[in-house]
Amino acid sequence: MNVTIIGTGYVGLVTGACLAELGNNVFCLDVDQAKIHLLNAGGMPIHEPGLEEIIARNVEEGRLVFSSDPAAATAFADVQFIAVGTPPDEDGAADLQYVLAAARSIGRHMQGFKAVVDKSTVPVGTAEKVAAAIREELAARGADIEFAVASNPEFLKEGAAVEDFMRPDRIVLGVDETPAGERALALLRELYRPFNRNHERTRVMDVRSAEFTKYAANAMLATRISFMNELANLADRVGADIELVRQGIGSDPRIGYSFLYAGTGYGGSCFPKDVDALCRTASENGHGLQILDAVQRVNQAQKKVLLEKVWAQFGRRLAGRSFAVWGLAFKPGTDDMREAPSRSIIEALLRAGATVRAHDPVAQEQAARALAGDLADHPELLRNLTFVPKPLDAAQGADALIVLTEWKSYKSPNLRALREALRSPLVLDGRNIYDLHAMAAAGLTYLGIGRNNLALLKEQMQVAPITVANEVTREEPIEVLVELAAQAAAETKALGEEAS
Ligand SMILES: NC(=O)c1ccc[n+]([C@@H]2O[C@H](COP(=O)([O-])OP(=O)(O)OC[C@H]3O[C@@H](n4cnc5c(N)ncnc54)[C@H](O)[C@@H]3O)[C@@H](O)[C@H]2O)c1
Ligand SMILES: O=c1ccn([C@@H]2O[C@H](COP(=O)(O)OP(=O)(O)O[C@H]3O[C@H](CO)[C@@H](O)[C@H](O)[C@H]3O)[C@@H](O)[C@H]2O)c(=O)[nH]1
Repeated sequence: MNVTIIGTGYVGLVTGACLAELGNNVFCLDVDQAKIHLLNAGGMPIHEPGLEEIIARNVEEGRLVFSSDPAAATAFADVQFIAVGTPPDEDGAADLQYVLAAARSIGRHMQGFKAVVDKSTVPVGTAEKVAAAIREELAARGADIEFAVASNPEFLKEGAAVEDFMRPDRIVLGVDETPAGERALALLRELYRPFNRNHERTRVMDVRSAEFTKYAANAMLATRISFMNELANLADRVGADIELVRQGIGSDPRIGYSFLYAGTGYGGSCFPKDVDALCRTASENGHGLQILDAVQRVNQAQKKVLLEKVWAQFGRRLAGRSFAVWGLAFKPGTDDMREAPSRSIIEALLRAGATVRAHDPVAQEQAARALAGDLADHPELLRNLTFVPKPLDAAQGADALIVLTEWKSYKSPNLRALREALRSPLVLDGRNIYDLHAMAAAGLTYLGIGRNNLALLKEQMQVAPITVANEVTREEPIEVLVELAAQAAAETKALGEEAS
């Protein structure tokens, strides 16, 4: 089957590559010509395990093409997926400008029937706006061509995107009960047939319910995380370990183990914006969602919990202090820095006068760019930020190690070497990946999130006095920082670090 994907980002590229892998001919369109050139030159715009191989194979076999020609994209297939971004606008609602631009482009170029499929995460009622935009374009050129707008929200997780796409729990299809809707449904059923061989995974429903389902799923998962984060903060105060509590409740099949990890708050390109957008839809409809308002407030506050632990040890003025950061991406398996907790934490440390040495197996270059943007008002602070090729390099002489992404390669460090590298034996773990006893045995003071740390916080931790003036490491402009981050990332890759 021929398929067009409009938007070749995290979702569009994975969708296109995986549909090609299943034997379809796929045309991936993007307005970002640099991205299209990179893909056509065999490069990868994102880090996603397994994706590069699938793309290379399917490009080689002629089933997958990348282009920025909208007319060719429209002509290529009856099924047109829209997978462009829906970032938050100024007041938190989903910004539909890219979705509607894609719709207009289809309307301008279509010559025959099209099944237009919204894969982007869009608020309830968007399919009607997409249809109106297409109708307007058709009317402008006096054309009367049949089309349907369907909803097929995507549930993949970054870092596991290929696996999630290839082995979905469910495929939600929202279609109208009209002849055009039925025609679109038949095409989508055909396209997704390979996923239903073992059992039927498709859930067919009306368009509005399908659009709503996507937000409901993300809101439920975000709620579990905020719930656990709030309990973790209480656990810190009452002397319980949230990790044991998580296991204790997760074993109840009605609760389950997934998405119960306390941490530095949920980040990434989806949960923060989607929960916000759903709250916005709710208030626009006069039905504010009290639970989700609280979920958002808890998440905002959670971003500060690790910093509060830093302040408890060192005070708020951090000039002369140096911190090691392990993990920059918002989660393992990706180089995505959108809403990554590392950004606000590193920014706060730098603004307080500290020096930061950071490591990430894949996201250093993206982190350098993101932080350069976050600190655009004080670019001189970036001189106190360095990226290093090995995790232990970051810890050398640091007052504390702060762990922000649970990459596998951080899970079993040489604790003796870590203890020797650090100036003060303090590990602040925003991901709760270490064993309390092993850390204590190694002589490390270990503060996690909700890990029975009250006693430790009360104990007088031996923080080394400030002996050196704050070291300004470089004078170079931002481009050089990004370049240095890229070099460090290349060295990291050359070291063969596990990046999944
Ligand atoms: N990232 C995820 O894990 C994920 C998972 C499920 C759903 N979603 C949803 O999928 C959508 C896309 O997310 P993403 O993370 O892939 O975004 P992204 O920013 O990575 O990619 C979007 C791409 O669309 C391109 N684009 C914008 N306007 C265009 C146009 N008119 N024509 C062609 N291309 C255009 C951009 O240049 C960009 O390459 C969003 O609605 C998001 O909420 C994302
Ligand atoms: O127990 C947990 C699980 C996750 N997180 C955090 O939650 C955020 C999101 O993580 P995850 O859901 O794994 O990654 P995403 O790639 O953002 O995927 C979510 O958002 C996508 C976009 O809508 C959906 O398609 C996916 O189903 C949904 O899981 C990250 O900051 C995680 O660190 C926690 O703090 N605790």
